[in-house]
Amino acid sequence: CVHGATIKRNEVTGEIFIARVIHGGLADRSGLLHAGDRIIEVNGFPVDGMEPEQVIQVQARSQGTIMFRVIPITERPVHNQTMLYVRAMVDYSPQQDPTIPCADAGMSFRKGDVLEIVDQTDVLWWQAKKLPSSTACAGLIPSTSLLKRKQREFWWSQSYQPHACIQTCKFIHIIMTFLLAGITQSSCHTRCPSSCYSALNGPYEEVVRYQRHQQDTHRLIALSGPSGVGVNELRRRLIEMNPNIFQGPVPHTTRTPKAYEESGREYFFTSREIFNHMVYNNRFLEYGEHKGNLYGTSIESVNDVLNSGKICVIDIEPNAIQAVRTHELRPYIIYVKPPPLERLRETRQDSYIITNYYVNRPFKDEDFQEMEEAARKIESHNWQFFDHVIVNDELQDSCVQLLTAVRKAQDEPQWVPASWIRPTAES
Ligand SMILES: Nc1ncnc2c1ncn2[C@@H]1O[C@H](COP(=O)(O)OP(=O)(O)OP(=O)(O)O)[C@@H](O)[C@H]1O
Repeated sequence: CVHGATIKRNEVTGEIFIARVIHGGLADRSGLLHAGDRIIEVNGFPVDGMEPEQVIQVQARSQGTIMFRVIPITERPVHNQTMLYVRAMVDYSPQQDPTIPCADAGMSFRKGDVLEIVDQTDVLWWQAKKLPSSTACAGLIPSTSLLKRKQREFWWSQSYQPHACIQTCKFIHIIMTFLLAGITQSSCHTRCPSSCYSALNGPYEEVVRYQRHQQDTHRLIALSGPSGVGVNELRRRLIEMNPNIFQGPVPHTTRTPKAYEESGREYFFTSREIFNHMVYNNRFLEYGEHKGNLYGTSIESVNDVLNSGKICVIDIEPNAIQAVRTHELRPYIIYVKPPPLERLRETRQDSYIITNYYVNRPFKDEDFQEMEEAARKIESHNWQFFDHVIVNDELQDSCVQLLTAVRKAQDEPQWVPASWIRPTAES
């Protein structure tokens, strides 16, 4: 890297060229160096035949002004780049990438970061800025095709079988909790092995800034988190705070109604046949079986709430997050994260865990440890899909944070997948 540019040597002729000029760097701001320019001399030293490292040493030794003698490239590439924003679906560290042309010019990012791609001229190495960006200077990141190649190499070096994984993902069974009716689910999750989706999807997801218009339906609010963290408690409190604004969708069930129950109020009571037909047609966000009866939340019941002008609030199993992130639903996903162990112990002293066996009992230390472990797994698979994170420490604080986040989701611009706004053939 030479003052905001990288150089390369033509192995046949030994000539030294500018490989790329880093956006916003010194070379770029000078406007004098361009990718493809041939460097003849640095501060009077002829550089032909030198290794790029030697050229760097020459310029590093010089103090004050650095003089480059160059032969400019005759045909400068035309920059007709359109703005491109992406959300990183993977982590990347240039320091751990031996293939990067210049680690110092590289930019690290974490899954979920929004990146502005400022240069895609090179097929392998793009230039990008992390948003919100404070520096004028861009950094090198691997292009989609390069990162996909790296992912594939990593994928094949793993011990598990990718084909088995893909199969599992297709037939994922998604279950919801039915706390509305005081029922907890029987467990029949088919879990997706680690990194399953990240290898199937691209490493970058194109995003655009989206602002809901006043007359549009509200954005669906989806809460997710490890079991027992307080997803239902928060959802219930939010709805309770203002039932004229917030509402949960009415679930479907195949069980027989109780005397006081009315179809369309507590549940939509349906036959197994209809229920299965809806499953077959992908009309459920989540469904599952409990004590021989089927329960599910339909996309229609979510739309019913949204079309009535209210804000629909659902809770979803972490496994269902990908299934819910569609152009049709456009959810704003809030992750409810457990606080550190000692805070869990303190805040949950008087709380009861709702178990699968109808017995509500005080939390034990194992429950907290399980919760933390589950949170780690959820975060490693889904962090990139979360629009907002609430650490559920003090319940009252969390409720206020939730209310603020929900307002922001409705009234302020957010980054959303570009495919939600201009649908493509696949979405
Ligand atoms: N911040 C908090 N402080 C103290 N207790 C809490 C807090 N948040 C939730 N709880 C309590 O923890 C218990 C579990 O919460 P909740 O039922 O909402 O969990 P959940 O995340 O929906 O889990 P599951 O998906 O297993 O039902 C409840 O008794 C709830 O009142």
